[in-house]
Amino acid sequence: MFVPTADPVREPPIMVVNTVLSLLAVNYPANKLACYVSDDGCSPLTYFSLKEASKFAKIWVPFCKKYNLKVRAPFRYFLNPFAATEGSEFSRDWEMTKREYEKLCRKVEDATGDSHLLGTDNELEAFSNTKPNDHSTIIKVVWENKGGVGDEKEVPHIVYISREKRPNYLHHYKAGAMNFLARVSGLMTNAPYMLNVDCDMYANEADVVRQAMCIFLQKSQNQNHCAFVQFPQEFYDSNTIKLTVIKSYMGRGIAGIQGPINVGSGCFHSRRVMYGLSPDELEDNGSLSSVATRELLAEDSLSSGFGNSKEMVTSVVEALQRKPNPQNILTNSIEAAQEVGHCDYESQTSWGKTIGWLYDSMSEDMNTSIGIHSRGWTSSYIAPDPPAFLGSMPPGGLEAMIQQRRWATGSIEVLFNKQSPLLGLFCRKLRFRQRVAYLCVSICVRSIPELIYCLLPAYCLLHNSALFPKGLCLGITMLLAGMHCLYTLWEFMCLGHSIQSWYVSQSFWRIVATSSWLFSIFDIILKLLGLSKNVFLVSKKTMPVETMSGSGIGPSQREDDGPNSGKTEFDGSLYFLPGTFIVLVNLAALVGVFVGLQRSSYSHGGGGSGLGEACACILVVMLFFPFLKGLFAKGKYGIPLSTLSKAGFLAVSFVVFSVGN
Ligand SMILES: O=c1ccn([C@@H]2O[C@H](COP(=O)(O)OP(=O)(O)O[C@H]3O[C@H](CO)[C@@H](O)[C@H](O)[C@H]3O)[C@@H](O)[C@H]2O)c(=O)[nH]1
Ligand SMILES: [Mn+2]
Repeated sequence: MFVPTADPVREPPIMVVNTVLSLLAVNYPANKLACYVSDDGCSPLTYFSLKEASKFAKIWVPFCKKYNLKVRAPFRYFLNPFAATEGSEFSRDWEMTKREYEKLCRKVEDATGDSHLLGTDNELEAFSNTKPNDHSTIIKVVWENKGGVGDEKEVPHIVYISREKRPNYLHHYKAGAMNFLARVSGLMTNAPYMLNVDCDMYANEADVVRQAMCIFLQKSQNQNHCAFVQFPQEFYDSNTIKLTVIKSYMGRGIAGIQGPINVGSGCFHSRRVMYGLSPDELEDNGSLSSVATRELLAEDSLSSGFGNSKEMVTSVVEALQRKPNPQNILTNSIEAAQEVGHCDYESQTSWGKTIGWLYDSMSEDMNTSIGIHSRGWTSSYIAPDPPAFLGSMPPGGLEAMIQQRRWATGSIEVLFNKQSPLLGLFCRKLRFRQRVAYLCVSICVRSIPELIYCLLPAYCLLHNSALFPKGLCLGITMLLAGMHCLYTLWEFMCLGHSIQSWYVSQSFWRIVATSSWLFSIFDIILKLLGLSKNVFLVSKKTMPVETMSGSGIGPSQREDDGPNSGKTEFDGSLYFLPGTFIVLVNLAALVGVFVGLQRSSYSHGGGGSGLGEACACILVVMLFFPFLKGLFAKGKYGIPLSTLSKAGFLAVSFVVFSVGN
């Protein structure tokens, strides 16, 4: 079980340990599980929190199993009201566990404020004089399960790792961390399946591992080889209806072709597949074919593929041959694990190219997914109710824009890298419809036409030219546009969402398309010109405030939390420039009509603009309504003067250009 984290400020350690605790407590023999936490932030606080959590785990895990709890992330569990008779055994256990959890929270909180409280342990020595981007590899076995048998009270292994980082070295962000996790876990426990969750995505279903194993074991009986089992990403905070709807239709549809796309979290991978195996290298019973044995297990190809560590190569051979793992003593592997964490361990190897999580895109999840499907594997989708994993999502505003920009940059990179679904025309193993599905998902390049469509009505109105065709063509256009609107609305309503949430979602996608997605195109151009490198900025994650008296509902899924809630926060960042510009231009065009700046004939007969163009302008303004509100609001909800003046300058230029043309 892999949990990557990268920044103790944007990803609070108490959240990371909640995810870890939820994984440690799943219904599965503890001696068959291990939890590895990769810390790209190299933070002593994260390590300290994990160590404290490992102590609490010895109370938490037995408590969860004894009472067969449904929710096994403590923060979430204690949001629910206490429901038992006073004085019962359960109530005593509950009180004690809650007290211990509160103690854990307090310790982490205190240590956050005061680094002296982290302790003067020798153990923390490894963190002295380190910087997040400049330090050597740190490997700590936080807790080793020596029980041997799958006792209910046992806690699985917990290992903290932080790979070496040096300035001037490419670290490949999450994908690099995942590959290091794969190597260290290969050396220490070498389990045939690996679960990957983002550090905020706690397990919300205690049987999740069993569910995934069912699929793997069932699929290995037939030719329909399953490379990974993906659970949908669901969120406990903010308004994610717009994503849920896409997932419900597109996600499930794609799952029916060659299998769901890997979304980076909530995914169980087969280790052998991540080590580059293809289905045609297997016999019917799942063992390596004789050709594959000869080719894959040749010593030269192993060390050029997996790197120079002998221990690593041995563990890879064992994994590929599906040899059962003897129970190792974890601490014996620390030295070998340090070696595979060196900055240059991967150079001249196939890590990130054909092995492990692939590097040539910011969206390592989709990229890796295409690599796997292109080899002919299928994948499986399970969407249990309640969801198997729940995480945090930026609520909107700047954070959402940054995340969308990263996703868009990543998906454009996928379009143009060497295993692009565009080139996939020649790869028969990536099925045609699956390829189309990948193309649909990476459709962010449509930001340019979207921007043009947002400006065209204003241009036509100012220039006094007609936007819409006439006669039959107009009818057909209106019919198609109307059908599309009604269809998307119907999709929302079928899932029980309101018309308002449909409108909020339409507005969100227009805003994102004309800012984040647009900027991602610039990112790619700058990268191609060698002028800048893309950076993975970790999304800020929040945990709901604990209300012990809570109603049990927890954080609400309010529909008005989106960009149209009137709560959009603005700052001077460039992300808000395109939206402000679009609103100003459209307002200027509308005002122009009313004050008679141009000789609008209000008829299509004259070939000039008219009511249709004015309505289109109003529609655009409505879609960018948060910006309209921002023009008049004050404080953080108002658009700052710097953005306003830049947008104003652009808008005036646009008006002059349109009128004068
Ligand atoms: O240098 C890095 C950067 C990120 N992460 C981890 O990667 C995960 C995902 O990062 P997050 O900021 O939460 O990104 P999201 O946009 O929310 O994540 C989605 O999109 C990413 C690709 O853009 C995928 O990697 C994720 O799995 C997917 O959930 C987190 O656990 C981070 O700690 C690292 O370990 N190292
Ligand atoms: Mn996330």
